[in-house]
Amino acid sequence: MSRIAYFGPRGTFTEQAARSFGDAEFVAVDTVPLVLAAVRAGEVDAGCVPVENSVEGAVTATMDSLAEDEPLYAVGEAILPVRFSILTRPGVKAEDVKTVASHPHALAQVRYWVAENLPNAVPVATTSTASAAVRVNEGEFDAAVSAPVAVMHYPLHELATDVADVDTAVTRFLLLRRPGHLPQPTGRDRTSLAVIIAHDEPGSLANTLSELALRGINLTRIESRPLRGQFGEYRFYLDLDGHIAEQRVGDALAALHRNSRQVRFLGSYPKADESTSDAPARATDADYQAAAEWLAKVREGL
Ligand SMILES: O=C(O)C(=O)Cc1ccccc1
Repeated sequence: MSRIAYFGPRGTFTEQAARSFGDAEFVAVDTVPLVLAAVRAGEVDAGCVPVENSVEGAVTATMDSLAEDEPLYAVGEAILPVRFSILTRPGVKAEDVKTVASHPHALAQVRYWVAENLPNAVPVATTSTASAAVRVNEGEFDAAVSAPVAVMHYPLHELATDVADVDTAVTRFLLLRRPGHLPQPTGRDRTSLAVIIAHDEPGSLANTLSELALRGINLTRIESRPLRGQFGEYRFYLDLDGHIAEQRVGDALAALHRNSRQVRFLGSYPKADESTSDAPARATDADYQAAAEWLAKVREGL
């Protein structure tokens, strides 16, 4: 049975996401970098980590490691709705809560609720939502902002459930493997890249995006992160519809490789939402094939 490491301990949102990929032996690991290190070291077959949240944005520990450390490729994604339970030791009332602990992304998603309902509480960052529950159970903090499943693992009381400042918040998770396991195209795929474009050249970002637009490729996400140590220089993370096995996507990536300082492929994998990644008219593999056949003939002087 395959072994999947997830950002734990038990009872995180990431555990739920990891379990959505099917049956496996699941191994809880305390931080995102340690999950990715376990995959790189071959201690597990795959690792599941959060990558972005619809309210708070990128999970930078994931993005930085995928772009900078030994390559790993995404082979799947999961998108989970995120609503929280507020857990305390039994008997603790809202007015007694002086510290409310959680992962920074979770604290950011209940800021207004906490201000209104736990007026005496100071927020404290922990490595994960479940580690906050562990530390509340140990008496270190008064309340944890946790995934609803956490109450099954720790003997805590639900002070409130279904808590979220934004009702529709979701988090996207990636399943990552060492290179060599490219999933087959499904027609509903996403490709992720990290690109360092030419620095200080007018239009270089526009040129990069044009390579995608010209081939009818739908960009679903673009984010920049600073290149550490080089102030004013950035790496762009791109998510686009389509699979690297498709002509238009392969062609676009080859063009980015020619025109950029660095392109790192981060994976082509099935999308978790219902949308398709169909090529638009005149950009299907059949269109590319027909054009290549025409060119070959012309070049032969026919
Ligand atoms: O700490 C967790 O439970 C995680 O899996 C990370 C996280 C934190 C907040 C919202 C979604 C995921």
